[in-house]
Amino acid sequence: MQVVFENIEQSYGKQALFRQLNLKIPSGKLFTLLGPSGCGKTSLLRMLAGFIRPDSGRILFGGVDVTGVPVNRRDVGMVFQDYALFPDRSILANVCYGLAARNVPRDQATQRAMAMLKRVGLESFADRPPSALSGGQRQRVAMARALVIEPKLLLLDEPLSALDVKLRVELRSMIRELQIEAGITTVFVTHDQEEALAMSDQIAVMNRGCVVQLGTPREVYTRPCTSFVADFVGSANLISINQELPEVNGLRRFDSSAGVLLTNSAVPFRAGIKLAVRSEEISFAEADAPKEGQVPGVVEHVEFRGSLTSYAIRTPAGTIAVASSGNAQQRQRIRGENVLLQLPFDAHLVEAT
Ligand SMILES: Nc1ncnc2c1ncn2[C@@H]1O[C@H](COP(=O)(O)OP(=O)(O)OP(=O)(O)O)[C@@H](O)[C@H]1O
Repeated sequence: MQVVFENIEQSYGKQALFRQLNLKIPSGKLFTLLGPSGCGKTSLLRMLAGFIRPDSGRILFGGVDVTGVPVNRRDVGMVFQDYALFPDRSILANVCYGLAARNVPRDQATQRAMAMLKRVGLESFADRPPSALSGGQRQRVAMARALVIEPKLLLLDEPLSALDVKLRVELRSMIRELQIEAGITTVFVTHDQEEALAMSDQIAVMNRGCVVQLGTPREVYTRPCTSFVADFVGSANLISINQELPEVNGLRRFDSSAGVLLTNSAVPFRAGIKLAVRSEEISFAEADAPKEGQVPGVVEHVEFRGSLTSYAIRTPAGTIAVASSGNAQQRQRIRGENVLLQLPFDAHLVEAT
């Protein structure tokens, strides 16, 4: 079922949050609203659930206007950060709850709930109260409870935020598998870019009530349209550019405080534009003097992180982060060492925001 936000306007007091917001969420996909705290992602999710009615505009589910339809008649499954399970009911009763509310006969409800608990690996926990389960297990129950009613739309509000890193990675793949199996249109809210990249079919990157970029995880990561997106999704290095210089050998050349930078990006030059360079795309060059496209610097900080080593390099263009793979050929640089950074030729030019 396709979901549409049409000309949404919403203010809190005198503060306008959404102005003419339009957004289409494709049927059967996992669609992520990604952005910093306060950008409006939870407000959009709550509008889909029916907890908030926009000041104006419409919300369409499969072409049908549901703007005025109350929560309990929207056919939406929800999973929250804090699990929101009934503490005084068993796991089975928690999962059966939505089915009972829809007047599904008790036997059938129990059967469906048990099948769902089995799917999330918790059938042997059916009689326990939520307090006897770990955080990760409770969130599995919350997923089972949301999906058992076979909703038309699944809403996930930062469902992994309360869990530790290892569990988050485990649960996010389970959530994604369940979503694909059910083929259910899903809207996922997160401020965690890694989670968004790992799980989504499409990402809407939001800032201050606006969708600033819409695309697949790969598009948003490799072709960010603004410096905000480049920095928020994957924290790119943003290097200021002074002016464009004549092209050489098909590569565009730009003057910067770190010397001449090269790129094949097609984005037109404008005042304030920046070169967005991912830390993992920068390598160390072995040369005495910088050539065009290389930036000299001094190693300020080194962190060994197992699969990669991350460096902070002080350069005339500010501090540049470099992530070097743990590959044995790569010599580890040391604090205080003079280095030469080789920037990639396909670094992207982004609008300043
Ligand atoms: N009921 C409310 N009354 C007044 N202001 C509100 C209300 N709900 C949200 N806001 C404001 O609207 C803005 C967007 O809030 P929202 O919760 O949608 O953002 P968010 O991106 O989900 O942030 P977070 O991740 O912190 O929840 C914030 O500035 C918030 O303070």
